Formats: sequence, structure tokens, C-alpha cells
Amino acid sequence: MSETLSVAAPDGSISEAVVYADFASLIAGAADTIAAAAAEAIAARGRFTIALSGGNTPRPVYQRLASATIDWPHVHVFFGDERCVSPRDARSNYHMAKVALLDRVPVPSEHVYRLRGEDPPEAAADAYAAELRRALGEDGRLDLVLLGLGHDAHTASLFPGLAAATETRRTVMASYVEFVGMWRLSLTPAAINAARRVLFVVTGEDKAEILRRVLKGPREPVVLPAQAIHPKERPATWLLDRQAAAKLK
Ligand SMILES: O=C(O)[C@H](O)[C@@H](O)[C@H](O)[C@H](O)COP(=O)(O)O
Repeated sequence: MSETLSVAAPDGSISEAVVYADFASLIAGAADTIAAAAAEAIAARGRFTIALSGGNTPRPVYQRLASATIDWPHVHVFFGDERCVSPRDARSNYHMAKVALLDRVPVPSEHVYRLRGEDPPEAAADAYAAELRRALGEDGRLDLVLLGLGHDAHTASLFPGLAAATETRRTVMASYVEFVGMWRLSLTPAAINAARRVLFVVTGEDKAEILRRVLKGPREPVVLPAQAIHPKERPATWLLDRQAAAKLK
């Protein structure tokens, strides 16, 4: 059903890519991987902390997770990024996750920590950094961060050229993103790289070339922010369909 590849970059760093035959098996594989990570974290530490992503790719993953066997009362849901809009706006990542998943599973509402896109951006970023510290405690590490990849190699809301894309100290930042004409809130590489597990989900042949540059090209994280993601504990796992993986071999 899937093939695991080790992809070497010019600097010798290795990424793990799991390639599924088609979109449907990628979505099922992503949901299974998240459910297994939840079971493992709950068995080891009594809870599972996950940061969700936005965009189109995760929606079917969330819909599938809604019927997975997961111990939802022990799950704590965070967000990797948010658009600065109201939580009722169709562009809100929280809104998307709520409709596709959160409204359909018994996750306690006090376990859902959303980025407040309706507040002044800088204040919302600082408030979320404080909330992460409170909720995650001493080690401040999320169990899993789910990410996508944009056509310009952005991930979360870490867009090319933004200071946030290479931030190593602050965990949450607000940035005005010229390219999309709006403010965004995002976890920074400091927060993402501290996570126990990072999972990218990427689909489609229109992502094949940018994915090749991110995983096999020279390191230039300011231009290719997804390259700033190199978790300390274990390399990120890239879940791909065959189309997205077309240029990796
Ligand atoms: O809020 C968002 O838009 C994101 O979190 C963003 O980083 C997304 O993951 C990529 O843009 C890929 O999006 P697609 O899955 O729609 O291609």
C-alpha cells in the first residue's frame, strides 16, 4: 500500500518519505498515523497534544479522523497557524477543523486551544505563546505537529522572507503576508522543531517540483521555509501520494 523512501539532501541530511499509491490511501494513511501517535502518547503520558494545519489537504484527513478509534477525552488540540479572521469565517483554520472534526468527536471544549484570529495579531501571538506554556508545561513540547506544503514552500504560515520562518526563540509570531494580503499567526520553527513528531501531508503533481527542492535541493530556509523544519527528536515524516513524490527518486 505504501513505500518508504529515505531522501538525502546535499548536506547529507535524510528525510523519511512514505509514498502512497493514490490520494485516498494517503488520506487513510495520514489518519491511521495520527491515530497510532495518539494511542502511543496517551499510553505513555496520559494525553495527546496535536497542532492541526489549515489548507485543503487536511480537511479529508480530519473527516476521516472523525470516525477513527481515538480516546478523544485525552486529546488536546492546538493549531499550527491561523488566518487573522473571525473564527466563524470560512477562511479560518479553526472553523475548518471544527466543521470537519471537532464538532463530530467527544473532545472536551476546554481541550481545544485556538489561535484568536479576530484579535490584534501581535497580541494574539503573545497570548498563544503564553497559552502553550501553560498547557504544555515545563518541556513545552507538542506530541505531533501536522503540516502542509504550499507551492512557494511555505508551511504553517511561515512564508518566504518572513522573520518568523527562521525564528529560533519565540514560539508564536504574527506576520503580515504580502502575498496573501493578510495577517497570519503561526507557530515558529522553535515550537515546531521541539515537537516529538512532525508530519507533513502533501498531495498532487503540482507540488512535486517544490517538494524536490525542499527535500533534495540546497538549504535556503529563508526562501524555502519548509526547510527550517528539522525536529530535534526524530526527522519529520513526509506522507505523500505518488504524484507529489514523482521527482524524489
Ligand atoms: O493555513 C494554511 O493555509 C496552512 O496551514 C498552510 O501552510 C497549508 O498547509 C499550505 O498552504 C498547503 O495548503 P494546501 O493543502 O491547501 O495545498
